Amino acid sequence: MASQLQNSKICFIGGGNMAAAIIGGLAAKGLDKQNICVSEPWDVNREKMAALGVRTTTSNVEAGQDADVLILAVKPQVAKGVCQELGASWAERKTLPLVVSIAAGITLVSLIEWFKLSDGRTPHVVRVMPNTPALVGEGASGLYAGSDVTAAEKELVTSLLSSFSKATEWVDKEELLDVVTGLSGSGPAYFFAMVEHLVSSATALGLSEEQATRLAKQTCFGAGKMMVESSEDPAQLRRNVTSPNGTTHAALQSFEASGFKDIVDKAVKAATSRGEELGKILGQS
Ligand SMILES: NC(=O)C1=CN([C@@H]2O[C@H](COP(=O)(O)OP(=O)(O)OC[C@H]3O[C@@H](n4cnc5c(N)ncnc54)[C@H](OP(=O)(O)O)[C@@H]3O)[C@@H](O)[C@H]2O)C=CC1
Ligand SMILES: O=C(O)[C@@H]1CCC=N1
Repeated sequence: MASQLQNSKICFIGGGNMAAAIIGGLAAKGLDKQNICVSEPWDVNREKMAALGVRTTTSNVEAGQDADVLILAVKPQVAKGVCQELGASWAERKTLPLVVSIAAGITLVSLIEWFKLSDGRTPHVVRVMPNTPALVGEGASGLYAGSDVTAAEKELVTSLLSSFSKATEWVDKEELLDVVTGLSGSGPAYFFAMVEHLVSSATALGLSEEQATRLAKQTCFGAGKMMVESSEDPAQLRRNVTSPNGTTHAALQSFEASGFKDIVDKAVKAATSRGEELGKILGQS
């Protein structure tokens, strides 16, 4: 891990699912947990964070006061108030922290406006869309930064993200982050839902739920590992399983007859549009 990151004080505002996933990934890479502080109002989540070995507080201002990197990990709906509270507390700071926002949909323009100090200064902000497999060091993240963010800051954020993401993709247009959200941000849930359906189908056909769950999970994991490790693309890997007029062919035909591609297209578009919508609604509020 880059030494710049190793020496940075990192603060999380919001200690929920995503903060836990990212901290799990950072800790696994050996980042000093005493350099991590989490501000979280809810006792249950705060105790979970404390159990990870990081410092905790209920005060966003306290968590943010000496942070080099501030990760905004609250729900989009509360982001505005949090940013305004933090910005107002930095009047005496000479150097502002680098802000990394993981809030879905919330645009750079909104974030910068909300953080703006009374003297007009604004922090540099990078938007990131990670996903929960960060918890097991297998995250996939998209990133976007405005033109004020320096190459060194981008390098620091890439290094931070790489500690829990295997795919770290900078996009060159901010709106593409909504597409990343519809693909990989929300994506883990699509695969979990697929496994839930596979288990219930196989259970209805007579397998025990326990056996069906073990087989479905390992199938998902095995297919994922093959996709990452094989030199063949997903289409070829699919063809390799599909014997002419065999069982897989029957299943894939059934998928297609039910409009599989259309179902996936609509779902990814729905998530992408919801990201755009959140940005518009909450940006105006
Ligand atoms: N979950 C995911 O897979 C992904 C989520 N994201 C984004 O990450 C962000 C966090 O999501 P997620 O971790 O799932 O959400 P969670 O609700 O699990 O975590 C957010 C945490 O912030 C706390 N919180 C609420 N208000 C404040 C406040 N004013 N100051 C400090 N903390 C506060 C919440 O406490 P309380 O429960 O008491 O409200 C909660 O514990 C969202 O913006 C989401 O869009 C991005 C990528 C993937
Ligand atoms: O569902 C959500 O809004 C967040 C963003 C991506 C994953 N979870």
